[in-house]
Amino acid sequence: MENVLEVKNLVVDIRTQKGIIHAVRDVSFSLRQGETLAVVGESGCGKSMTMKAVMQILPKNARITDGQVLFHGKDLSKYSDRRMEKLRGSDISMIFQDPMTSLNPTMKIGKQIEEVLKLHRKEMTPDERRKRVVELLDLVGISNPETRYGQYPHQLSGGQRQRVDIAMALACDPDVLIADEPTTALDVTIQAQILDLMRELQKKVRTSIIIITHNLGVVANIADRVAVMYGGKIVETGDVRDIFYSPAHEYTKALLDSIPGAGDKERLHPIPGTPPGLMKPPAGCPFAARCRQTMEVCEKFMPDFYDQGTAHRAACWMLDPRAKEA
Ligand SMILES: Nc1ncnc2c1ncn2[C@@H]1O[C@H](COP(=O)(O)OP(=O)(O)OP(=O)(O)O)[C@@H](O)[C@H]1O
Repeated sequence: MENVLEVKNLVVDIRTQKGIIHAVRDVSFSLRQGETLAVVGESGCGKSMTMKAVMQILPKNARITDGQVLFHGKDLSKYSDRRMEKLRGSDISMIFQDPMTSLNPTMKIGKQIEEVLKLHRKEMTPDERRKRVVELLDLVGISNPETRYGQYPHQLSGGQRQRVDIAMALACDPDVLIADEPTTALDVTIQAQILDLMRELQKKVRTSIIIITHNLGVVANIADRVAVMYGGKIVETGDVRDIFYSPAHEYTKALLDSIPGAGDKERLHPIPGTPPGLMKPPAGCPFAARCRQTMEVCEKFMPDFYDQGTAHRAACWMLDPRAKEA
């Protein structure tokens, strides 16, 4: 299957007054046509920075210092700002954590979605645009789309605003939709509804989806593949079943243990400690300081990836055949 997006050895550094934060450290992954990839990991492990680098919307003090972001084989880091502007919102769209910040409170929601079409689909007539907006509102499960078209964001509930945000992102039928924690600002019932919606959309549109979340639990029913990130690195990737039924990295195992209702249902096992600071990231495995199985080598050297199956690999010294002999 064709790779729509391929990120190769991506490195992103952030300059701050105190020093350089190594937010993304040699990250590689690919996204195939029509699949949903979940990027999972605790707060501060580099998920958002990776996606902002893909979209070329890094903050001013951050930059890609190495690696490539290939979209249909073309390196986006070489694109001019203008070319990127054309691509964003049209070929690659992103949904942000809080729809209240991405929607304009002074503009009717229908008009806001039309703006995206005006910008990227210049050939459309006003009538066609209006028709498309009503269609999109309907697609994302907004009832009475004709009426909703003329309403302002504050007249909608949080869940409906999130749906409008998704409609806006899908307006131009993008090849890739990146959803950065689409659920955090919402209550649990709405979270479930939005994830259901994403799942339905998967069937209706041919868009490939990347979901970024700190909650491994929410991706079980929606992701095809999972990339687990920790300390600015991807530490394990695999099909969703591999990750849930035969996790290989100790961090993935710890994340699974911390999901409410998983395994030993009576007790939650939060991961003790906190992720490493990325100003001076550890030389070895970033999880070594919190790992239940740490060996001396873990703290000194970063392990390579060990294949666990066809598309399942993890970077953990425990997987080295020599570890079993010790
Ligand atoms: N604008 C910024 N200036 C300086 N440092 C930043 C900035 N944004 C993020 N960072 C730092 O970069 C690192 C990676 O952050 P990033 O937001 O990518 O993590 P994340 O995994 O997406 O976390 P979250 O789930 O909280 O968004 C963190 O150490 C964070 O503190």
